Amino acid sequence: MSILAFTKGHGTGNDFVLFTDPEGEIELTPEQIRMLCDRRFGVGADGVIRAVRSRAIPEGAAILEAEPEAEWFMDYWNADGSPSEMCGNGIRVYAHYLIEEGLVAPERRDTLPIGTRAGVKDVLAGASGYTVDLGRWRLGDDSLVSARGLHVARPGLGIDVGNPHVVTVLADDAKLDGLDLTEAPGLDPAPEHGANVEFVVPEDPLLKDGVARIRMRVHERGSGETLSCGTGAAAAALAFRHWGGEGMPSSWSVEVPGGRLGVRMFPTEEGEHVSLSGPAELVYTGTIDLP
Ligand SMILES: N[C@@H](CCC[C@H](N)C(=O)O)C(=O)O
Repeated sequence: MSILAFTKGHGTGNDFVLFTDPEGEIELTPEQIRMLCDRRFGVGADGVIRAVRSRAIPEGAAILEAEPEAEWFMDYWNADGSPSEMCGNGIRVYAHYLIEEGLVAPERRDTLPIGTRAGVKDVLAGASGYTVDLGRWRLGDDSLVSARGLHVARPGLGIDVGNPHVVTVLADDAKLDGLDLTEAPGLDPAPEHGANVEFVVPEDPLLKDGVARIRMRVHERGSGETLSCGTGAAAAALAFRHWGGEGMPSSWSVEVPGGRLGVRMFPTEEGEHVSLSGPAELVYTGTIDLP
């Protein structure tokens, strides 16, 4: 048995167990991650985030060559013990954690570069939360999506924002609320590395004050249905804009069961980027015996 000191945090109800391991000495096993995330036998969370210095692990050291300022790496694990490339809610909570724990120099606190398996992401602290530049996005592989509560399989658009998503649009709120996501949606063909699956409907009216508004539910790869998924919200807004074509705005507001997230698309020299804004909360600290 060893004792792990942790902090519990969340972003719009997408919750995480965070712990600090600056020199990369604590390698949790998938069983230990599953136990930590278990809502009955452990702490309970959608994922685990290890705060580790980039130089202390090979995946982090590799990104330092190009981006030496990314001192900290977000080592993200889903509740089932599988790693993920990125987590949009998690990275805001992680930035907040690094700042609150005094792990970043004051001059870095406004724009904090964080290493992830999907590259370095800049997180900006704001008055009402954090904004992360998710970087470039791309269309991924499409699949037919089936789920309990859907009578026929629906076309899903593949979107990659560092991690893989398949987004499908439903007719109305009743269809969205009627879904049973306790079982993973079916994807045909199944993406090689799996995917997070988002179901979206437009709000009425779609456009308000120049912002397009949609509602979303998500089944996350490796975690099941969650109250929110940040990268999923970005993928959902990108998919809706793709379907809407000309005239769609670049500012989006995505309502998820755990709250509301902002998404913005903006041009850069290397191509279009997408950013995600929302709250980050640290709820409590504790210790737990790890088997
Ligand atoms: N909840 C996250 C995404 C977490 C990773 C995802 N389950 C995956 O496997 O890609 C978010 O807020 O983006």
